Amino acid sequence: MTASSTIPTTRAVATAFDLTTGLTEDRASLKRPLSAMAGMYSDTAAFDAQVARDDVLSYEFYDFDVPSLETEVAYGTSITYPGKVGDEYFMTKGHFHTRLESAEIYFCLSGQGLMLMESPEGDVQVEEFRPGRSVYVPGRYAHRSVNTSSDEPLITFFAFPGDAGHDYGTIETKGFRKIVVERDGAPVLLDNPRWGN
Ligand SMILES: O=P(O)(O)OC[C@H]1O[C@H](O)[C@H](O)[C@@H](O)[C@@H]1O
Ligand SMILES: [Fe+2]
Repeated sequence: MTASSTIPTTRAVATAFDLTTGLTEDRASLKRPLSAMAGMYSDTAAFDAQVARDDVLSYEFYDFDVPSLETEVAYGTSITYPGKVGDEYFMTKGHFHTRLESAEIYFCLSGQGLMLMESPEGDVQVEEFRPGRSVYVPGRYAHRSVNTSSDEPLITFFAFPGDAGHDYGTIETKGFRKIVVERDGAPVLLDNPRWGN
């Protein structure tokens, strides 16, 4: 996703975005329909049925400038829509950074949800997203945003080192160790029954 270049960005960049929706008309977003999440949700039958019925937009995000040098800062907004596959809330794919040690900062603009994080050694950390709350994702932790609201999109602003890169491979093959599902109207964290498979 990040364009690689050895030429630093030398011009100032400004992007106006809506503080509630995270949307901007200045750029095009990258869109992830539910079908782009094949293999990510634990209830595969519910996933297949839902994609066949209506392949809704599950999340989208903007990279406001895509710098790619270690001295630069990549940033943008991310919009995860409300919804569930079976009992499991809509979420982003999630990734490690290619340069594993790279950290990332998120700031929740609206909605509610969780940031699910795990290290390669299996340490799991979870932080709550609510408006006005920032979440620091430490280096070495894979991270996934989960929208736990029944009706509101989860909107975050994020920033990370320009050369961090996105490594999806591990998550695509093994998944996260935990899943976030609804039980009696509230989110709970469960062991992912399909982890590692
Ligand atoms: O890359 P995904 O796991 O699909 O998540 C989508 C996007 O979400 C976040 O906002 C990150 O900061 C972006 O770098 C990321 O690409
Ligand atoms: Fe990231």
